Amino acid sequence: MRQGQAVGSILRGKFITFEGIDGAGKSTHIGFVADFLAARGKTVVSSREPGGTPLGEKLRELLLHEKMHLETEALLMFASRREHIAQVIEPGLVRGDWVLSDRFTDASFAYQSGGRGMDRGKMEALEAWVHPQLQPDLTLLFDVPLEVARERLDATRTLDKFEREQTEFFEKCRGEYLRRASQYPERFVVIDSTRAIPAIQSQLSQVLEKLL
Ligand SMILES: Nc1ncnc2c1ncn2[C@@H]1O[C@H](COP(=O)(O)OP(=O)(O)O)[C@@H](O)[C@H]1O
Ligand SMILES: Cc1cn([C@H]2C[C@H](O)[C@@H](COP(=O)(O)OP(=O)(O)O)O2)c(=O)[nH]c1=O
Repeated sequence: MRQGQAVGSILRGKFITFEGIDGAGKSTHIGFVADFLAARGKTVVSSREPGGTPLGEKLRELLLHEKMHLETEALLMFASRREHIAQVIEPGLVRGDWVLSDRFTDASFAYQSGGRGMDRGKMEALEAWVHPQLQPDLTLLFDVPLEVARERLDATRTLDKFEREQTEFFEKCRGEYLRRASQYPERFVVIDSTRAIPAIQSQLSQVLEKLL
């Protein structure tokens, strides 16, 4: 698996993904990371999945609001991802930009395999097919107990299809995220997201300094 270079041409930038169950704090910290990197002279591209391209955003609408077969859901997540890699991630990395993505393939493992129970072998086959060499240089996993995430979500927004799932679903998502983190310790940093925002930002600064 690539970390750093390859994929046909030289990828000079860095790819950082933000993961965690809904309400864990990803969106809160993406802006901070983007500003931190921009202040150090990096060109930053911030994006998200599902979505990140015009086609991907249309798929996102369907994914967040329509009921569908589990494997259809997984395939559409990867269709959105394929387009995102082609249109945004690889061109950005080739230019030397730092590409930040609010979720990537670890979310499919967490939600479709962990949460919904799709066969992990099929998920691994999709990952190997859609991005055989590309992997994030850094994955920030914002980790919180379910109750904390739920409390934060309830306070702020109208819930989509995934966010309306029950506690047991999110327990399984969180478990699968933590399993992926122990499988790929070289790229994952698990952030204790129960702490106050300034404490988390201080840890993020230290982690990012090492990547510069
Ligand atoms: N460390 C934190 N302490 C307290 N509240 C937080 C913290 N991180 C995020 N929040 C709040 O929790 C809510 C959900 O955070 P958000 O970043 O949108 O989560 P996510 O993008 O992971 O779903 C927001 O209202 C945000 O302001
Ligand atoms: C990328 C991805 C997201 N998802 C889900 C997780 C989220 O509940 C939802 C949308 O993600 P997200 O952008 O984090 O939602 P929000 O903008 O409300 O914070 O899509 C999957 O189930 N599989 C995937 O592969």
